[in-house]
Amino acid sequence: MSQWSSAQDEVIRVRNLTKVYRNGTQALHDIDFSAAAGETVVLLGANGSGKSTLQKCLNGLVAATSGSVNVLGTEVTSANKRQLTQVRQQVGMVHQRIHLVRELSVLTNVIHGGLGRAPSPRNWLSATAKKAQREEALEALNRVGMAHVAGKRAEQLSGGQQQRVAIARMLMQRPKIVLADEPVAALDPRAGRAVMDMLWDITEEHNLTLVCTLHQLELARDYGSRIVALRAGSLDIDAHISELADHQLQGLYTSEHDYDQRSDMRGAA
Ligand SMILES: Nc1ncnc2c1ncn2[C@@H]1O[C@H](COP(=O)(O)OP(=O)(O)OP(=O)(O)O)[C@@H](O)[C@H]1O
Repeated sequence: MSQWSSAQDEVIRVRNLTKVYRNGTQALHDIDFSAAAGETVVLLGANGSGKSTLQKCLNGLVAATSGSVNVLGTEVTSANKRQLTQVRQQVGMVHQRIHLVRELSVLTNVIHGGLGRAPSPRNWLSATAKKAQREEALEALNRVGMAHVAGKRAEQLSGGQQQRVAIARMLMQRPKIVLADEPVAALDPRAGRAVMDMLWDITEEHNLTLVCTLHQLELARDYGSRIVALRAGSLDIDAHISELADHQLQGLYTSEHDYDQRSDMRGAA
């Protein structure tokens, strides 16, 4: 069990997770990791250390090679299609590359965020059924300070504005867990901080579990309480930020080269 959570309140529980891609790349090796409801975890590690693979294993976008991945009480590694859909409905995602439908309005993009929980997606999008969804979407846009651009086409917004809209769309999903993969990597420092502030506040307000990959150590220091770091596919650090010296964090990026290590691991697999 993790030092961070009791078994009762864990919403993510990963045990002995290993992922070897078909081409032989060992992306994850024997990872143990848990997170509790409402907890914020910053995921660090050099390029190729396995952060995205770990996030994708959590919602079954990538199938584990071995080990156990339990999310919100469902064993993702053995889940059937229906169970997997249910898990994915409760796991919101925020990406570095913002996937809004460029030619649709901001409001419609946000309404689409709720499709996963609609009993009938067609009704969800029909003109008559839209009032409640419109109101909820406007509320979500209001929360991220973007209600004033609801009628604009998504492609007319700046990157920072688009990321806020993507967060509103994710809110529309009413998730319990948020996986954010370098959510501010494409934004300038000021816009990046504004988005981070928003993401942090929103996950706290809704008691969401946030697993957020970052590459900027200063952001990790400012926003992360718990740091989980991967090195060449293995868990290297799981500690409170206050317990970590700068050189430990910098060492994640400056010591041995990840890819070299992975070649060694591949040879041993
Ligand atoms: N679909 C795939 N097929 C084969 N290898 C893959 C695949 N996806 C990722 N990898 C490899 O798995 C390893 C881990 O990749 P992953 O994207 O999880 O790392 P990361 O820490 O998220 O990297 P980055 O910081 O660059 O996003 C890398 O060596 C990568 O090349």
